[in-house]
Amino acid sequence: MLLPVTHSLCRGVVYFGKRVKNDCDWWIAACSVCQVPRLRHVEFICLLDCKICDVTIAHTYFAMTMLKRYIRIIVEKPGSLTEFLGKFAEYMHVIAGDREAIQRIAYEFVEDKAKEGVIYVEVRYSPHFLANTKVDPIPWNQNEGDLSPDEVVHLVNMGLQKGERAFNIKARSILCCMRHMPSWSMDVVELCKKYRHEGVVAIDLAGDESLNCEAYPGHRMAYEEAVRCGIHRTVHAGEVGPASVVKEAVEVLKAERVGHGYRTLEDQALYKRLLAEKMHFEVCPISSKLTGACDPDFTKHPVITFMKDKANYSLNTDDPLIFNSNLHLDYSTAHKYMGFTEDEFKRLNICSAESCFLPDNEKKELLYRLYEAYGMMQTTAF
Ligand SMILES: O=c1[nH]cnc2c1ncn2[C@@H]1O[C@H](CO)[C@@H](O)[C@H]1O
Repeated sequence: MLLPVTHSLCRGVVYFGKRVKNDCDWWIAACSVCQVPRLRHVEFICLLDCKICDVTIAHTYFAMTMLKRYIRIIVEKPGSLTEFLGKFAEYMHVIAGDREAIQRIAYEFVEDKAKEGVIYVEVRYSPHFLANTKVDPIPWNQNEGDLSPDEVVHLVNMGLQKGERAFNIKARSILCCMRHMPSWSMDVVELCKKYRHEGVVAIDLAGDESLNCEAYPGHRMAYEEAVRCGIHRTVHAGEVGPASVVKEAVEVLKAERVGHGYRTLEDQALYKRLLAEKMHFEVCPISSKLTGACDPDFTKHPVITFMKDKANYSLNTDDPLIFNSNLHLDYSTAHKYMGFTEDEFKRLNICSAESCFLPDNEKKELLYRLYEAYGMMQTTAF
């Protein structure tokens, strides 16, 4: 059977079950109900409904399996942050610039979180990395198109909102500046301002700390503007970079939360100060092993110190697609190798809710739901 493809990214045609043209990773899936083969770039297998029988033919997990088998983007052994970040180039070129894909991924993200039992989530991404116009340079070797970072944010917001309605959980987003692209940062903060009423709650600074750990003036100006406009702030710091990056994040960029933050422990004075200030650390156990940020022996993980010190931190997945992970894996790892108890899971979830970027009334409501679920209506003090 010959199925011609009209998608703009197509550089070939495919016979059933067989890749025929050079550098293009086309694959075929059949609708599980009507068995009609659907042809999509592998990353899109999860993205479309079967138009004939109106059934969603596949799901993110299926797409992940396909990706694992055919593209090998999954990181399975500890490597370096630089190596890990390189994996994005394997698939971002397919999603970037595609309106339908971007909105659908945001929607399915909410579905995945609901299935993991999450009731509130803040998801982060770089709008520039998904655009193909009004971004310099245009990422992932794309040709110029007509999707701007501004429209990307709107599309993600629409996908998240649709997901919230379908799966009855709350989803907000954080927009990332990239360490190596200070020229994008003012744009990012402007997008945070423009779309705060559509669910954007904060600004972040992500990227490779091992190559670029100084916050350039572009980042600093963006964070100053965020402070001025009441946009919440988090910064990836002390993941692989030294404690001084954490110090800069809180002192110069006025971060309210620290992404990862493991190496804060190397500066005990700073750590003690941040403990006293109840600074929130966004800890990602599986990620920290696979990016080489922490010792692969989980029994030596810095979050054990955070736990013992009753620090303010949360457990997060970071990049579940590339790590082939989910939140359950992070929690079960903490339980199995780090001595986490159910009480500690409750405590850290309450810390997460207290440090979330929702407005006060919504935060109170979220905390109330947790206290109720944990049977803690009387004893709310930690
Ligand atoms: O753990 C991390 N540390 C630093 N940068 C990261 C990490 N995970 C993802 N990104 C970077 O942030 C962008 C938006 O999510 C991703 O595209 C990736 O480049």
